[in-house]
Parts: sequence; structure tokens; C-alpha cells
Amino acid sequence: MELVLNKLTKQFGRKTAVDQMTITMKPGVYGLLGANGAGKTTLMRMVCGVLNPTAGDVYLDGKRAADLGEEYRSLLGYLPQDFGYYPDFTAGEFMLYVAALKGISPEKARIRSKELLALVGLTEVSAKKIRTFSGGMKQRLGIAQAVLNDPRILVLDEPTAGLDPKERVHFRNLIANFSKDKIVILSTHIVSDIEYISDTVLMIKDGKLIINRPADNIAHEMDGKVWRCVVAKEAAPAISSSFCVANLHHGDDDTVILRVLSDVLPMDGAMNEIPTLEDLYLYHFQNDIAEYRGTK
Ligand SMILES: Nc1ncnc2c1ncn2[C@@H]1O[C@H](COP(=O)(O)OP(=O)(O)OP(=O)(O)O)[C@@H](O)[C@H]1O
Repeated sequence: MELVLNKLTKQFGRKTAVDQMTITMKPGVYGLLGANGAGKTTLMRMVCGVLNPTAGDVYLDGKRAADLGEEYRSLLGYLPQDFGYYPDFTAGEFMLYVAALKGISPEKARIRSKELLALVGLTEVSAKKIRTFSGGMKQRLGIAQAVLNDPRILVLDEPTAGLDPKERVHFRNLIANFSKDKIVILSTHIVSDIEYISDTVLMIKDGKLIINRPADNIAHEMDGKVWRCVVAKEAAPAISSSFCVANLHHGDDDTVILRVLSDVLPMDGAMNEIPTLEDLYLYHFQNDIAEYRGTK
């Protein structure tokens, strides 16, 4: 199976939300990373056919998804960011409702719903109303409904948003279970989720694909650019204002230890550190982050 996004573009008035994005995907987990407004949701909505591209196309095994129509949609599972859960439904009712929308026969729907609710750990609460669920439980229900039709392409828009660390780990494991032989596209702001679960990292910035690379050794382009600087407390603000600082903590005495991202030696005595995906992300998005913090 091969999913090709060919020069996929979406324009909202003058704003180009997704700009000529070309990606070839095979089964595996693709982690989509980008700042707020980078174009992740717009891209995912076009992949799922809920938004028409301004230009470009999605192809599945060489055929235009738009031409495949229902045949393409039947292979998709989608967990949108703003997923409506119908708070007065029970989890079981909700699964059957979504199954009906997906055209699954009632008998098959009952069996599959039961299996999936068990898989996501919601069997005991399947008769409880969704309004009583925690954020993590709702997200688990969200992924269960997305895979009801056993999709070959699974699109998850920020599935770990609002989850506590324990729920996030549980959720990541669930996604890993579901991802076998599928193309999974998952967006998040949480770098560690991408690091743990993705086979390929896609980084997008201002609607453009800036990185499309296997997750192993993803941060190697940062080799020699991540520095550990130990300075006196008074010297730390000057370093913070001149360089991108990924992390800062206080040492034993009156020292401060900074993790600095810089192409050049930031100060005498700085030592290179092993780069991480988070360093790579911060390096590419440092201007967005400075704006967000109000320092630019
Ligand atoms: N329906 C729309 N009409 C006009 N502009 C839109 C519309 N949808 C998205 N945009 C704009 O397109 C850009 C990309 O938005 P998108 O929601 O795809 O980003 P994102 O990366 O998913 O962001 P977030 O992480 O905040 O969800 C933003 O500037 C957004 O304001």
C-alpha cells in the first residue's frame, strides 16, 4: 500500500495553510510535528477527504483518492481534534452509532464494538454515559471508534492532547498495537510522543514540509550544535538572550547549567551534548517560541 500526497495545497483566502506538500507513505507511523497553525489539521483533513485541496491530489496505490470515493473512505479511520462525543450516549451506544454511520452490519458492529472496548480498557464502563468519562477515557473511545472499520489508513489529530503522562503512555501503546500494516498519521505538539511512537518524523512549518526523515537518529543534523554551558548565575541572562536555550537549571553553588542550541561555540568551555528530537524541534521553531514567550 502506498499513499502519495502530491503537491497538496490549501489556500484560505490569502493564507496558504498547506503549501505544495509532497509525501510518499508506506505502512508505518508518521509523526506530524509543527507549531500552532503550521497546517497539520488542514493536511489531515485533506488526507481524509473532508476538505478539498486548492491544488494537488492524494493518491492511493496510484489512483486518485477523489476518484476512488467511497472505496477510499472505507479504508480510512479518523480521530479529529474536535471530536464530538455525544455526552448522553453510553460508550457502547456510541460505538454502535458510529458503526452504523460507517455502514457496518449490526451483528458485526456488536462483536467489533465489544472487542475494541475491551482492547482500549473500557469494557467495565461501556454502559456509562460518556459525560462521566475522563479526557483519557474519551480519547481511548475516540481511537476505538476510529478503528471500527479496521482501516488501513488511520489519521489521529492530536490524540494525546489533554492526557496525563500515565494515560499518554497507555495511549501510545494502544496506537502501536493498532498500527501494524497500516499507515498511521498522528499529529501532536508533544515531542516525546513522536519520539516514542513514530517510524518517520514529518516536521511542518508555515504549511511547508521541512523534515521528512526516519525517526532513528532523527536529531543527527543537530550533532555539534547542542552545548552544555555552566555559568555564574549573573551570566545566564546574557546567554539566554543571545542563544536558543533548550533547558536551564540551577547547579549546586551559584551556577546555572544551560542547554544551548547554536551553530557555533556559544562560550569558552561549552561542551557538546547528544542531540534529541526536542532540540531539533526547538532549533527549527525557535522564532515561533520566542514570539510565544513575548521575547521577540
Ligand atoms: N477554515 C479556515 N479558514 C481560514 N483559515 C483557516 C481555516 N482552517 C485553518 N486556517 C488557517 O490555516 C493555518 C493552518 O491551520 P491548521 O489548523 O491546519 O494548523 P495546525 O498545525 O493544525 O494548528 P494547531 O496545532 O493549532 O491545531 C492557520 O493559520 C489557520 O488559522
